[in-house]
Parts: sequence; C-alpha cells; structure tokens
Amino acid sequence: MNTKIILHILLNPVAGNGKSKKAYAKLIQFLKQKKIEYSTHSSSYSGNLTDIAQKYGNSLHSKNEILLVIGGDGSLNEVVNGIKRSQHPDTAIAYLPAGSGNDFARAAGLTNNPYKLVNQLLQNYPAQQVDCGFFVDNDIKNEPIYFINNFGIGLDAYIVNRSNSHSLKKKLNKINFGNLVYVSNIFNALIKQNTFSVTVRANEKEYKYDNVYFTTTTNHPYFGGGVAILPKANIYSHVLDTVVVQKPNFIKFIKLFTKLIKDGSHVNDPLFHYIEAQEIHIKTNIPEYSQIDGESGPYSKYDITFKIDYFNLRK
Ligand SMILES: Nc1ncnc2c1ncn2[C@@H]1O[C@H](COP(=O)(O)OP(=O)(O)OP(=O)(O)O)[C@@H](O)[C@H]1O
Repeated sequence: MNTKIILHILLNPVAGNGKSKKAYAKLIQFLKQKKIEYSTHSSSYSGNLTDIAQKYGNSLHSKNEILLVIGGDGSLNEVVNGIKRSQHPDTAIAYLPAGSGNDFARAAGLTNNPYKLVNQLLQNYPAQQVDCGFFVDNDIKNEPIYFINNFGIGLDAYIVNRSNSHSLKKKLNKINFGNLVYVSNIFNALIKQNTFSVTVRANEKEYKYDNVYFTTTTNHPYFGGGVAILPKANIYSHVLDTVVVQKPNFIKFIKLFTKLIKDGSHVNDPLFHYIEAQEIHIKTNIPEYSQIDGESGPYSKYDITFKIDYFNLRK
C-alpha cells in the first residue's frame, strides 16, 4: 500500500566524485513528479553529516518522515554516528549509495536507483535491524565510535591514508584520473608496509600473530570497494570478525590474490586467520595507520575493544 511520505535528505555533494550530485538530481526530479514532499541538508565539510543527523535524531518525527542519506560509505558512517549519539538512536535511516566504493550497500544488497528506492519507501516496509560495530577511543571523550564496514590496521589503512591525503588525487579526480593515484598507492603500500604483531582476545581465548601485514575487524564481507575479504560474514549475524593476514612472499602473494579474486579460497590459507565474536580485543606492538570505513583513522599503537551493535535501516 502506498502511503504519504516526507523525505529529509542528507546529501554529501562531494561523494563518489560527483555521483552523489547526479543521483540527487534524478531523485529530486522524481520526487517532484510524484509530488512527494522533501527537505535537503547538504554537508559543507567533513564530519558535518554527523552533526546534522544528531540534530535530526534529537527531535521527534512522525512515522511518515524518512531520513535519507545520499553518499558513500563515509557519509553513511557519519549519519549512523550522529543518529546513535542522538536522543532517538533507533531513528531509521534510508540510504541511496552514491560513493566510490559503496561496500555497505553491496553487503546489504541496496539499490542505487533513486526511482526504485522511492517506490520501495512508498511501500512503507518496516525498518530492519542491521549490524554495525563500535569501539571506544579513550582519547576522544569516551564516546563510542561506530563503523558500518570495518576498522583496518596495516596495509589497507596505509593505502587509504595515502590516497585520502594525496593532493594529486584531488586534482586528477577532476578529470577522472584519480584511480591512477589509487593504483600507484596500492603498489607503494605493498612494498613499503612493514609487519607488526597482533594479539587478539575473544571468546575467552587469546591468539598471537607475528609478521602481520594487516588486520581488519569487519561487519560484512567487503573492503576496499568490493573485495570480498571474508565472504561468509554478513550484517545480520550479530558478530564481528577480526581478519588477520600475515605477510606472504611475492609468489605466495600472487597465489593468495588469485584465490581472493577467483573463488574466495584464500580464507583456507595458513597465512589467513579470522576470529568471530560479539566482542573482540586487539593489541598491536608498534604504531600503524588505521582506517575506519575507508576514512583515515589515527596513526598509533592499538589497544582497543570492538563490540557489535545495530542500527535501523529502511529498505
Ligand atoms: N562538503 C564537503 N566538502 C568536503 N568533504 C566533504 C563534504 N561533505 C562530506 N565530506 C567528506 O567526503 C568524504 C567522502 O565521502 P564518502 O565516503 O561518502 O564518499 P566516497 O569516498 O566517494 O565513497 P566510498 O566511501 O563509498 O568509497 C568523507 O570523508 C566526508 O567526510
């Protein structure tokens, strides 16, 4: 049954190197055609969507009002953090993926077609609880920090940090050559990333790994824009998975990479480990880069506890 809805759109105008603006334009055209009421709040700076979402979650809204995010994983992350910190942390979120990687949308099987999404929202299906992870960083006001995809330390974080800070990428993005810098950063990271030691505590057991290339604590299979690092993970499992990959030699790396792309059998390799739990504690021995949902995190040693939580998603 179609109901009357009012959309409150939270737009990241720079996501997906312009994709979000195009998706927004299509959406607005359709909303006007269908005579659907809407308001738009565009982010003006990094982190702005968290404040806008928190404000939204602090007020009461009627059942037919829907919060809709347009952007990539970073934008959804900001909105989830804002809603979870608000007075109504159960406020449901609808999401139109329009970023570069869109890993969460891939994991949740979301449409990136604005017309399809609006038609779904008009059906007024109940919101679904989907998993997200969080950790508490004692340096940042003791507030939980939520992630929808993963928290990575080591190789993936090195690539994210180099790519996000690269001024050349910003220039090349304008002419659609930003991916060249991304690819060159991957090669650079593969050579330069050092190894470190990780201790993982979960399910009342302790696991120690040396010679670690990267570790990522993930909510679903994907990272880096569609790489299925842990195919069996899913956003309804109510557990997180910490993946630990030890550094392979060059030949082994090619083999592992082929398995990863071909059939996911990399998960059976002796250098690949994963631990599944509702609460996972990680300790590293030297400073490393980190990434949270594809955004640069701190460069430090980590002694950090990850826990599972959920947010309400309107599909
Ligand atoms: N007005 C703005 N100006 C500059 N940066 C912004 C603005 N609004 C949001 N941001 C930042 O844009 C960055 C990218 O957003 P987002 O992650 O959604 O897109 P993406 O990187 O293209 O997609 P994905 O994460 O799916 O690959 C985020 O770091 C976000 O904080």
